[in-house]
Amino acid sequence: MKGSMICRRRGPLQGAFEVPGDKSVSHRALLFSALATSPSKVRGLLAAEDVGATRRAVEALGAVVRDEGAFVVVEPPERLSEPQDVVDCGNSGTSLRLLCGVLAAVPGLSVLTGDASLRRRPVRRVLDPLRRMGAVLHARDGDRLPPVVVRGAPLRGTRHVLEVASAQVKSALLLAGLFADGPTTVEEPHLSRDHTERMLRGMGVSLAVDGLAVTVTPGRPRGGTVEVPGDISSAAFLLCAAAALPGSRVTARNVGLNPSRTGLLDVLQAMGARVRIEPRADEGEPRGDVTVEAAPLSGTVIEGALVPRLIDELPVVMVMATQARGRTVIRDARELRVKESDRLASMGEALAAAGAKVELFEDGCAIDGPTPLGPVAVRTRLDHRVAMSMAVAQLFADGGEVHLDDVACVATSFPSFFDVLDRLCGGGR
Ligand SMILES: O=C(O)C1=C[C@@H](OP(=O)(O)O)[C@@H](O)[C@H](O)C1
Ligand SMILES: C=C(OP(=O)(O)O)C(=O)O
Repeated sequence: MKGSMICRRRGPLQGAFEVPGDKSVSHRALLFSALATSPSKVRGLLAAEDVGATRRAVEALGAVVRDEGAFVVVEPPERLSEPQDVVDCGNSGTSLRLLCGVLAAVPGLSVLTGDASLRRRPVRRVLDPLRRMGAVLHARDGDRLPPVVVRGAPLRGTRHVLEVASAQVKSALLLAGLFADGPTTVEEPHLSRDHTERMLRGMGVSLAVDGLAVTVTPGRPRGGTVEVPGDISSAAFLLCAAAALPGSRVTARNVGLNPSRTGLLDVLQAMGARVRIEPRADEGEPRGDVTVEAAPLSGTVIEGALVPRLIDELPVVMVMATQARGRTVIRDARELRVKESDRLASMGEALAAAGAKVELFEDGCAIDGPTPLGPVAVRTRLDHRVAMSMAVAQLFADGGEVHLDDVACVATSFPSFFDVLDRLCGGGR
């Protein structure tokens, strides 16, 4: 999957599908296993570029990672060691930020970098609180941007109050807390995804949750088996397409249903889509099957505590909103501006060029619909979610084509996306 693509599919979408493993859970499974006192087995690990970056990073720190049938086995080293070379996190913000927390405690010098997109994404949000724990880190452009240089140092247990709900920052600090001299607490303004808390606890770490505050006691996790559910953020493209394309009905099987990630299901219901959720027995993370059937949609308001629960789904929600009657308003989503691209700008520009009625705010947007979309040429800007969202937008272009200038980025999180979409569209392009 390289270079440009002309999309000319037709709906409706019909059928059942599985999506690859959850990206957030996959990163954590590799990284936490690398810190553990005994080997771990991971089933359902996402095979995509972002997780590949975390895999190479933990190998550079001394872990051995092997594919063994349906499992990926991680053998942790006695102690993590100074990487011999610069650690390239590619396009992955999660890899870079979580690694800052771990490397802060690894003796020696580490350098973290990434692709052109990642090198434009802010890191001060992890540097400043880690420094309060005694960590020694530096970054480019006045400590704002990667590459990041880290020199391992003794860390102090510290209480942090975050201004932004960010699971990456929370996780980086909790990981640093595992190596500190006393408990570390992280309090956030709204709950961000809590995979770190659940997995560390499952691996025997002493961790207490009190409302929006999480406290970790220093110590090493023990290895175990991690079951990775399908990624609801990947399923979102197909669920949103099905909700808005008349005659569609799709089922996403075995997707993660962690409540800190299911904001999209609330929004689909609020907009009028028919949604059926069938939970399966939990294996670490909650999971189940989700069926979405098209229905006339109406606009909704997305703000406050809901936003972190669907932050990565907002680009495709913007597409869906163009097909809903009335106004959809997204607020409190300034974070979209510092993802793989400025997603408010990328999506606002692409949808407006396709004929949508979009008004952008500093922290969100308003979209009035329904509007038929027209053909458009899209710059995907190294942003997988922009590429996949605009491939969905093409389904509403009434036979018109959407030109994506670069779809290689889809391999970041969902390499089989176009195959799954083709199949649900009846194989028709
Ligand atoms: O912790 C994680 O796995 C992630 C947290 C979110 O980022 P922030 O922590 O910056 O909100 C999300 O957008 C990203 O895709 C994955
Ligand atoms: C923001 C994302 O990931 P990351 O921050 O890990 O690059 C994403 O996958 O949408």
